[in-house]
Amino acid sequence: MTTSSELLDLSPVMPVVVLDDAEAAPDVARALLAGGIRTIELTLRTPAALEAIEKVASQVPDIVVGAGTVTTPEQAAQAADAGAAFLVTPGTTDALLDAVAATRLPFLPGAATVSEAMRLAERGLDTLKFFPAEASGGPAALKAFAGPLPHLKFCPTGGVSVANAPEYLGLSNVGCVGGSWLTPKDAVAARDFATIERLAKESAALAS
Ligand SMILES: O=C(O)C(=O)C[C@H](O)[C@H](O)COP(=O)(O)O
Repeated sequence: MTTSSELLDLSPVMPVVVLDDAEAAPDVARALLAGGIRTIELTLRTPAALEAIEKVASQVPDIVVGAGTVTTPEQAAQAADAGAAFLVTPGTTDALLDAVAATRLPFLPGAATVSEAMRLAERGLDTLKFFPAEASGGPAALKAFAGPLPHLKFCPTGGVSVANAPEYLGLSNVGCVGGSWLTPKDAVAARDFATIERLAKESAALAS
């Protein structure tokens, strides 16, 4: 996997995962893989996240592990050092863009408006995260983006579920959707990997 656009082609759903315990990370990744999902975005929302990325990168080589919720230049560098294969940000600033570019990793920068998307396109970025998707107009908004900006591809995230994912996945400018529903907090806490695998299987079967 070398480009952001190839990243979107790996699975119809990018699981957005929050882990409090890095020890659980490899088993969560294996459950997703067993369900047919080939990417995992581990969010830098918890102190365990960097160690979780390290563990998945070294112990589960068949899944492509990235870092999500990258909001500072320091986090971009730390995630790359931990072994992240791609980076995802909820929004973008110039400092963050420079730091991410320095890692040379595939990157999904967050954008919620046409102007934000155009600004990123000016920087050579054509594969973006649409966040927060549902709150920013949902599929109707993204469909409208495709008129003036047909060359941009999106991974809508934020309020996406197995129920509304097909509506996004049917759009010409959507490569995959992102969501936290594959790894519910209680299932992760209970080490209920069977539930995670079942949700992954259901998500992997969505047509992209
Ligand atoms: O953490 C980040 O970097 C974000 O941008 C937010 C996450 O992508 C969403 O919180 C996932 O949304 P849900 O699937 O609705 O839970």
